[in-house]
Amino acid sequence: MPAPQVYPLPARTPLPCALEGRALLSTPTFNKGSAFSATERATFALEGLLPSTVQTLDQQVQRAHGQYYACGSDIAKNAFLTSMKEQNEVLYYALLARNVKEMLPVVYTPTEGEAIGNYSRMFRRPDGCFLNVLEKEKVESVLAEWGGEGDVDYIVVSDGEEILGIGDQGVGGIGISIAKLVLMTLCGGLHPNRTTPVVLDCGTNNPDLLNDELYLGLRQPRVRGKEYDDFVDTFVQAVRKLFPNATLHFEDFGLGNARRLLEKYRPEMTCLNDDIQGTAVVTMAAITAAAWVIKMQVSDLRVLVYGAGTAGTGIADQFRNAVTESGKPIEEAVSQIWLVDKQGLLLHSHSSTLTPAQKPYARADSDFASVNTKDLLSLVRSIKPHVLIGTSTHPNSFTESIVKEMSKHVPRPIILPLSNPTRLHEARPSDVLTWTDGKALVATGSPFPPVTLGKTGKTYDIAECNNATAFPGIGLGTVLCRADRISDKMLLGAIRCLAEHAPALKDPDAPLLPDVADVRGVSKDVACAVIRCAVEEGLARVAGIPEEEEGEGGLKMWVEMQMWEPEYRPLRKVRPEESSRAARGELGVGRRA
Ligand SMILES: NC(=O)c1ccc[n+]([C@@H]2O[C@H](COP(=O)([O-])OP(=O)(O)OC[C@H]3O[C@@H](n4cnc5c(N)ncnc54)[C@H](O)[C@@H]3O)[C@@H](O)[C@H]2O)c1
Ligand SMILES: O=C(O)C[C@H](O)C(=O)O
Ligand SMILES: [Mn+2]
Repeated sequence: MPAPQVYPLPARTPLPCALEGRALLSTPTFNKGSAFSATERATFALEGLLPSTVQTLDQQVQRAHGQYYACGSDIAKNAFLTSMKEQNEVLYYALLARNVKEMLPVVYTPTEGEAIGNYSRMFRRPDGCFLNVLEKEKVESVLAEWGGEGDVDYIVVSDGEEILGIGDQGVGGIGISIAKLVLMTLCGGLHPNRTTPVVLDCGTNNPDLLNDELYLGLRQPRVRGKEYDDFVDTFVQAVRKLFPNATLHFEDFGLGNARRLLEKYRPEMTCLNDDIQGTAVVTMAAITAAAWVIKMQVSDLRVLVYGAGTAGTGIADQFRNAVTESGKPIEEAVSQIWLVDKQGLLLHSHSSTLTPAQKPYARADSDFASVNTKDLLSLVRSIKPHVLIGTSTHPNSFTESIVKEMSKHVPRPIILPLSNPTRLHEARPSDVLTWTDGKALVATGSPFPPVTLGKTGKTYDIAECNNATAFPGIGLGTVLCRADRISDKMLLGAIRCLAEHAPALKDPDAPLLPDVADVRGVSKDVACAVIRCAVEEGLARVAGIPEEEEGEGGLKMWVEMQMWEPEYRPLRKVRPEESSRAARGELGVGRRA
């Protein structure tokens, strides 16, 4: 028997709708604006509320694109797109889908960082779910407003403490939850109304926000310790109770909480921390592709991670897992990884100040007695890494001398400055490529334009090494197979799949990762890889998942058929005998609609 589909109806079937008139025009899930047909205008009391011409979605996209261009700055474009999302969801996603490369940097990194920094100033209409640490008892009832069991597939939650590299943004953290979910729909094909963005407002330690009279969040220092843990646990348990099928995605939590929470909840539910695991998956895919280019085994590479926080230690762990998978013992895998943080190379003598995630990688002081372990250049000279990763938020720290030192020891240094937003990158790709005469294999956390080298005239496209390439596929896979949890094997499957999509496999000077414009297709394949692993490990709760990969009735088609597309569906008036619950079930949307 074929597997039941999580999204039971194909996208193009009529959409039941109980709204009419102006209420319908103000509901982004149903609103079609000038695209409402004559029949719909008559049926849904819209006559006289719209100009007479009925437009196509393409015409609307054309108009919206013109309005987008008229915005003077990226932040104005971001605000324009936010208001479009609040008006007409299909048009919003259709506009993005047709212009992914152009608009992703506006709705996501780096511009979304600026929008989050100005959240309380730019605020117009609330979007998302706001949970307040002082009102723990209301968590479940507030969340229940987002639907019943079966209505929510994916939740992104942030407590706003470490947004990108810009630190504590308090309640503005809702912006990163929303932005990640936009990608989940755009690239991962999840139904926008079956996702929920959440911010856990626990106060803020950002003095600018505390002193801003227009700040919209809780104006008090961050709640810590037991009270914080109880609040997070109340939220997580409410999610498990109300939405037992949902994948919970943690985003931009602070260094003291991110990994702790992941380790606490990972064994018992379907959750991931994107900064730890999403980042590690995409970075390992880039490293895997680079290893193919330089004709080395991943398991033989030496990796130096600069910035050993949430993302840096996540990458270190994933690299260690990849090396041990190849058969090497764990001690040997760990010995190929060097972590550097504010105090320099992490050493045994630092052990009282190291985080639990850093500790396993600390080095014997005696091995570095003759090296200035606080100086990255000296470390590169001594360690001779094949791979240099930046997750430090320390801009321009990969200097010309460091990069040139690295290329003395390895023919094609793999250099990954990943700190977002753009201004925090450890190096700019144009510099790295110039300093190495195009030899470096570079990928960056934020998008960069192609680089043409003056000497040779050769142009290099720059791979974007952002977890945006990883989490939509992982999320889609876990949602569709109703995975019990997210295992290491599933992450390794995602890495392999992503690496296989690297343009560098065909041309050694091409990017190490697929283009963001292709992420929707790539996410489908990543989802298939994740589902395969889940089935093998007995972690898929959906029975009868297709065994064949390709063709009619194959896994790829099963996944693709369930991916939401931004297309108008004809509206069908909800009949009085249909309960709103039944209508929602058929529609596959939460209570928000
Ligand atoms: N490209 C991606 O997909 C991606 C994913 C996650 C995080 N990031 C970026 O990585 C950066 C770090 O994020 P995080 O979540 O790990 O933050 P974090 O605060 O957990 O970690 C940052 C680490 O860098 C260290 N650090 C700060 N200044 C340093 C310096 N001068 N020298 C060495 N180490 C220094 C800090 O002590 C900390 O351990 C951010 O800019 C974030 O945007 C990128
Ligand atoms: O949000 C991003 O652009 C990637 C990553 O999650 C980050 O925190 O920088
Ligand atoms: Mn993040």
